[in-house]
Amino acid sequence: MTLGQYLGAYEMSETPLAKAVAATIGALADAGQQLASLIALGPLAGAMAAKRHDDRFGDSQKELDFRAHAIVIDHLAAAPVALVGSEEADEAELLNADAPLVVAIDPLDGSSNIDTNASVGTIFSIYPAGGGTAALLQRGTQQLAAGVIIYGPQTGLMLTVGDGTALFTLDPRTGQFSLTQARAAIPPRCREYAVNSSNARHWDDGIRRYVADLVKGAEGPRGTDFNTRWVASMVADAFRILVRGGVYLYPGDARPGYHEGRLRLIYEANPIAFLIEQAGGGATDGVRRILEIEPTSLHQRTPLVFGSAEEVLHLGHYQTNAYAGGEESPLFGTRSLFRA
Ligand SMILES: O=P(O)(O)OC[C@H]1O[C@](O)(COP(=O)(O)O)[C@@H](O)[C@@H]1O
Ligand SMILES: [Mg+2]
Ligand SMILES: [Mg+2]
Repeated sequence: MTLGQYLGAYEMSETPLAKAVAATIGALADAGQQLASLIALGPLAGAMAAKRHDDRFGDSQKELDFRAHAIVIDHLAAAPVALVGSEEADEAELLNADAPLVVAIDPLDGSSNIDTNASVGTIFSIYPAGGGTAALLQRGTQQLAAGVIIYGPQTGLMLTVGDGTALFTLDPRTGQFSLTQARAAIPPRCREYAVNSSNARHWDDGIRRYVADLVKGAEGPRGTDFNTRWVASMVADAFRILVRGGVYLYPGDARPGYHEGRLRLIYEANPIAFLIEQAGGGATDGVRRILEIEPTSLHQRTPLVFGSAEEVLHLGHYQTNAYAGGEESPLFGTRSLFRA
């Protein structure tokens, strides 16, 4: 089944807004195809990893970030989209004022990997329009659809319209995204975790104890060995977790600017959380369900934990109940106690 056929079936069974959602997903898939071709050229396309400037958060914008933003905006301008909130623009951009939808987007996630030939991706989220730019500050539970287009050995699309998470693969022979897994199902338990351990000295006590117990493996309180898998590209870690389970965490830490972690609530955490929940997994900030967090600004950050449902819950116990592998530790148990 092609993406077009899948969206056709969705349109017929859903609300009037579904037609607009389907058209917008189609436009994003077209943008993704164009980006996939550009990324596949690698250095032949020029210096895509070249730094354009440092943004307001100290992250640098690469040439490919800039090109990716331009490509998605071009495609969304021809879709029923009123506003776009992008990682690559300080303010929301107005496209078609009376259109029924708004889109939040990270045009290119994992841009530190551009010149290493590792996977990167486009993360998007679609909401109903209304109330001007406030429409971009709806809770994640209000998402109509969310997806990630991943540019790796294969170009893939992880998509949810609120009825499971489907995986598509771009067939370069036909130029079509084809359905390759109708319903991703994340196993509730796992033995793989993804975290940037070089930040361990900056973590709060709950995260430190949680990861320490994973590392103790079969000899520790978990009684089993865990493996680390960290691509440093959330879209690639998310794809792996959708396919075979695992847990990803980017917690808040004590570095300046990282108290709420690195990832952005509106165009990174919410769409990932929707995709993961629709595949049976969990997504929290360590304590709260991501999809229920009330957004306050377009670029706000949030700590993010997602993946196998039982593992995400288990981590939460270290944050809230002072769980320390069976030992109670009231002093270190309260997440807020050790967060700035
Ligand atoms: O380099 P760090 O701090 O470990 O961050 C890696 C994480 O940051 C991200 O690259 C997101 O940041 P960008 O949107 O700037 O690429 C994630 O994809 C990845 O998991
Ligand atoms: Mg990103
Ligand atoms: Mg980005």
